[in-house]
Amino acid sequence: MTNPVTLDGHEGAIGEFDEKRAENAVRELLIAVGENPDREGLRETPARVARAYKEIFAGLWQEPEEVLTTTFDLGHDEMVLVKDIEVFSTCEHHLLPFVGVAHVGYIPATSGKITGLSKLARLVDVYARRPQVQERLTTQIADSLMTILEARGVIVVIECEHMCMSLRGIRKPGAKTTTSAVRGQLRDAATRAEAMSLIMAK
Ligand SMILES: Nc1nc2c(ncn2[C@@H]2O[C@H](COP(=O)(O)OP(=O)(O)OP(=O)(O)O)[C@@H](O)[C@H]2O)c(=O)[nH]1
Ligand SMILES: [Zn+2]
Repeated sequence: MTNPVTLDGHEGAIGEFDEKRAENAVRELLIAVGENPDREGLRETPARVARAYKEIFAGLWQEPEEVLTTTFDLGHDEMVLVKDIEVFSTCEHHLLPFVGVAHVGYIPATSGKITGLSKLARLVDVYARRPQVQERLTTQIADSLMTILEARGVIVVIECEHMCMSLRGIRKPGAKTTTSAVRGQLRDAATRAEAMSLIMAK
């Protein structure tokens, strides 16, 4: 996999994931914080962390088109909404997790082209598994549904807690950030209100 990602303002992948380099960097980090990377418990840690980073940033090597492949022409032209899709992403400022849920809704193209429901969750993962900010994650999901599915409207609402705000710095555990992106026909006040009431309903 060597396709660099260059989507909307994202720096993208600039090379293959270099496991050895990541491992060396983690070893250096352990030394920098005053640890001994050669002690029993830490000996395998750099390699483990490198593998973990490869996984949490796997989205850098995926394109949204790869996951929105399964489409059906059902002639369905009403809104489709998937709620409470688990989000696990990494804030690009501190490389700490932000976690929460995404709600993704769209009004299919006039052709009735829809995608598999699980593909919406896969799409969230493609963009979440990159160094991110929540706002960009939200707009990237919305924009790719508009362009790839040719949706007539899209709404994406994401609610997350940022570990960089909980564990360090301001230390406010429990604070939730909500971001939304609304496109096309979902900008219409009545349609948007209907979508929001479905999203807010427990
Ligand atoms: N808008 C936005 N900000 C984020 C996101 N994730 C983290 N941040 C913020 O990024 C900012 C980085 O601020 P800096 O002043 O450069 O870094 P810092 O000194 O570590 O900031 P503090 O977190 O306030 O201690 C912080 O305010 C974070 O809360 C995100 O997804 N979206
Ligand atoms: Zn952060």
